[in-house]
Amino acid sequence: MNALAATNRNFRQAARILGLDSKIEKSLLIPFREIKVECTIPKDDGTLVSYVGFRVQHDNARGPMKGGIRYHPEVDPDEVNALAQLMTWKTAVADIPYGGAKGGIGCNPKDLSVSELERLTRVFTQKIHDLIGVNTDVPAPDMGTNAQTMAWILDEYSKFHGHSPAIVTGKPIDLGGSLGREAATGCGVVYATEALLAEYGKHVKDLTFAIQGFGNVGAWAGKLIHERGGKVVAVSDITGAVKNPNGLDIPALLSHKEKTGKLIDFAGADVMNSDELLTHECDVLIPCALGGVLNRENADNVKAKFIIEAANHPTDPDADEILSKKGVVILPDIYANAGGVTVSYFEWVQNIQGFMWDEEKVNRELKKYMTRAFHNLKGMCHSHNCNLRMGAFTLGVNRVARATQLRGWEA
Ligand SMILES: NC(=O)C1=CN([C@@H]2O[C@H](COP(=O)(O)OP(=O)(O)OC[C@H]3O[C@@H](n4cnc5c(N)ncnc54)[C@H](OP(=O)(O)O)[C@@H]3O)[C@@H](O)[C@H]2O)C=CC1
Ligand SMILES: O=C(O)CCC(=O)C(=O)O
Repeated sequence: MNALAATNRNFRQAARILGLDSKIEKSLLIPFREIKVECTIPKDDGTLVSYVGFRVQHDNARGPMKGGIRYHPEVDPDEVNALAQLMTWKTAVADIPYGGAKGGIGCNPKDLSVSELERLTRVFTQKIHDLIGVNTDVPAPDMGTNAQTMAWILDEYSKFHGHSPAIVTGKPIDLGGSLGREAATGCGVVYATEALLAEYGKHVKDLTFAIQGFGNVGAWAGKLIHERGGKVVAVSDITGAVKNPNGLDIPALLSHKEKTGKLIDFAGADVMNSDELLTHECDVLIPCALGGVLNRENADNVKAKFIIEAANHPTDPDADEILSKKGVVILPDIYANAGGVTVSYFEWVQNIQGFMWDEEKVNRELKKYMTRAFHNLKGMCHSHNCNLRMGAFTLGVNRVARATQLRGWEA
């Protein structure tokens, strides 16, 4: 089942649980606007190359649409649609005043030089600048993009609209980025994990963890788990996977990855097959890379007792069913990885106020938002006698439906 079909299925189930009016259900499913643009750039050798860029703006009932921009070869319209819809429910679960959007370009950023990436980002921004805005749609980083990408978008957008730091979040601190945003998604993942484990009388320091993906989210989650005494026993990236049953030395692994660009060849670990990462022996599995990685092919072999969805839609509906029958507890993406967009909201607020928060305040507020959202989500699970995924979906969908109804439809 593709990402959009899976996301729509979860939404419909939540709508049924809530007893949502069928007309509102239909209106919430249809995206506000779908943008598809051609982006042609000269490569460094002078030859031309064309890419397709997308921005899907899903819903704006609760505020400006918000979501990352992904550079990845597998970016396609259905996936961007699904990710945009997930952002709508995620911002509502986090209770921040935003709607949902997502964008992407179907390219492999590793095949492009820095100047080619800059040209591509600027062309994409030229094509969509009239359709985004500080109060309409605010992009941020996602897979394959980073603070530098946001700086190029800010610069290109500002040529048309005047200096606009709040047009993107996740930008460099020197351009108005927020302290704590780079770590925020991984940090939020750890706060979310602690909140869940506390329900079971468990602590990070007593448990073993396997992490798929060692980019922004995976590396920060791994570092913070290690600092809290948790044992990270396996980690993977696109080049391979490494394991150590006694726990990997994460700071040393981070500097090895920074130096070599790879995890493999790390002295303090054994190499393992990447496919085995998801079924590796551990207490807690944290997917931090692509969607759909847990599916009917591997779900039955998962050994973890807890799955924390740091990636977006890592678990397809077949796997959801198999894992829940096995008693595996899954903390859903639209809550577990909401720390990134929550600190993006703090960044946007700081830009609008023209005032900078210190990092301690950012992290304190992030913990407050993540903890409150967890209790709200659990409240929905109790009221509707449902699992954590449906607790999160009913929480998010109900808030968006209420905002939609309050705004009304009068033309
Ligand atoms: N950045 C953010 O603020 C947020 C991100 N997310 C989600 O988290 C996930 C990761 O995003 P982010 O960390 O930003 O992305 P990055 O591009 O920074 O990192 C992605 C990581 O995944 C690895 N990877 C890619 N393909 C595979 C594969 N097939 N097997 C194993 N590892 C793989 C990459 O390997 P390599 O290092 O070798 O390239 C890299 O380590 C995505 O699903 C994203 O949507 C969710 C909320 C916010
Ligand atoms: O920080 C943001 O605005 C969005 C982050 C994002 O793309 C996500 O949560 O999936």
